[in-house]
Amino acid sequence: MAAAPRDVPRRGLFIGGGWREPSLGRRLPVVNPATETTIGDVPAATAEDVELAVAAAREAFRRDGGRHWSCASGAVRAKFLRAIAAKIKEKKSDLALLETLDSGKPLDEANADMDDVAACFEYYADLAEAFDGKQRLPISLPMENFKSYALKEPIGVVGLITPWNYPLLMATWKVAPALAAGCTAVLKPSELASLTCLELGAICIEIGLPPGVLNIITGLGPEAGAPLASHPHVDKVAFTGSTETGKRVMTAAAQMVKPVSLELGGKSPLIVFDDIDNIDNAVEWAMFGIFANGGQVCSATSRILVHEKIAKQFLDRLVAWAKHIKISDPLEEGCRLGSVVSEGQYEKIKKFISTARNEGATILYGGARPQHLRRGFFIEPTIITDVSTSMQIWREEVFGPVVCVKEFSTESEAVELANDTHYGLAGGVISNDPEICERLTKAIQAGIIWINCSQPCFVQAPWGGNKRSGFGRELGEWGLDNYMTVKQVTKYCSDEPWGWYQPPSKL
Ligand SMILES: NC(=O)c1ccc[n+]([C@@H]2O[C@H](COP(=O)([O-])OP(=O)(O)OC[C@H]3O[C@@H](n4cnc5c(N)ncnc54)[C@H](O)[C@@H]3O)[C@@H](O)[C@H]2O)c1
Ligand SMILES: C[N+](C)(C)CCCC=O
Repeated sequence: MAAAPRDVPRRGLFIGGGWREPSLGRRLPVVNPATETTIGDVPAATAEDVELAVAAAREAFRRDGGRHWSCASGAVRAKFLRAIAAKIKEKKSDLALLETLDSGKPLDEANADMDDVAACFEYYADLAEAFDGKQRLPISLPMENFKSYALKEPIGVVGLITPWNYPLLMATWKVAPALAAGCTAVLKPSELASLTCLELGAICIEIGLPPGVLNIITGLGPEAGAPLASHPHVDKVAFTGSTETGKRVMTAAAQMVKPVSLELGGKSPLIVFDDIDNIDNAVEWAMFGIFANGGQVCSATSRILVHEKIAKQFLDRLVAWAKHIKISDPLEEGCRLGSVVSEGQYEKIKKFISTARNEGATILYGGARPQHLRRGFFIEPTIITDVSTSMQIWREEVFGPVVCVKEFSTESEAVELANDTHYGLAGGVISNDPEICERLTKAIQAGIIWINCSQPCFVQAPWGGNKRSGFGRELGEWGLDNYMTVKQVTKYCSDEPWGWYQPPSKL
């Protein structure tokens, strides 16, 4: 049974531990993409609000000399992170429902996202605690009259700018490590899906997070994101989104030599070899790699390369499985493909499909609105063949349930095709031969390699890309380092004079 939609809470901007109306009083409508109805609105922050949010974060960073947050022990911060995780678990079904209403993703996926959100806060609570014991580790030096150690310190006030595809999860991948590190933060979620991020503000109030430690400002990219990225009192910007916006963020930050980390787009390959025992297992991973979350996944394996010997069989099975996907209102039980996030995204995906057709590719399956769904931004799972490497569908990120499939005959051809992209986020290999898997793990130019699967993601393991997919790593211990700066501390431990200069005459 579908869950009954609830009222969408009306929230302000979350600044300094409380709600504030946006300075210009403007709000943005929230549209449920599965029904095309307006279900609420969110505040539209502008530069004036960014000013207030950054000031609140700065004040929280310095309050009482940092004793209560930035210089407090990791154990102190861990308590707050665990309290947030507990609240996420308690409110899981409400949050998942809001996420689905806001983004169109199947409710089962939104529920899994909330589990991941809670797990991420818990994981960084553990790291914050463990961190206390790892500080000031001595560095071995070649001179015994000096002692040295490295002190890791929070980088300061951080600006966190996030996308709409996993709204609360992508925010959490930044908020949890930033807070664990002792930073204070201003989060700017995507204007296309901000509801659950605002609910995180409500949770911060409930658990008594010190005011200003986390501030959440919703609004448009150029109006709220741009002033945050260029703000002189923001010490670092962590951005997830498109490569085009990533370039703008990096340009703005460069003016102040401000560090950035960028998690950007992808056009990841999945290479299927002919030595596999079970073609359906491969097909299911291929499906998960492109149709989960409606293909709106940065790491989606949107280019399948299949060995020519099994290509026909693989494609037949892929189409058969794709026909079986339940496409429905995302609140319906068993839904596996909901709507895409917005009308704009829907139109963009349809344009990609028509351009592929016009360029000579074959739409083997899908490519249109499902006939049984008259409203909502739904697109069938779409499989495209007869693709050449100059086509747009091969080169550009669609961010929808659209996969292109190409055959290869040799391993080296597969590697060349896999790397024939400006992106470098992820890649997958499906083969029974461990040596092939090992060789391709090294040969594929990407930050994440999946072997005999696609898309599994664990908070303990590093996440991020190369090439135009960005740089820096989230998750795991690498995620914490994103929000730390390293200070070298060196002490002279001898009573002897240094002896470089001659002392002045005592006469
Ligand atoms: N690598 C990853 O881990 C990862 C994860 C999720 C999504 N993504 C990528 O995100 C993209 C989809 O997300 P999107 O459409 O929300 O991306 P987007 O670039 O349009 O927006 C991302 C965020 O940037 C803000 N923004 C827009 N213009 C800005 C500006 N001038 N200055 C500062 N901020 C600005 C937006 O408001 C939003 O909050 C895809 O390309 C996808 O691959 C990457
Ligand atoms: C691994 N997940 C959960 C699919 C998240 C991917 C993040 C990028 O879109």
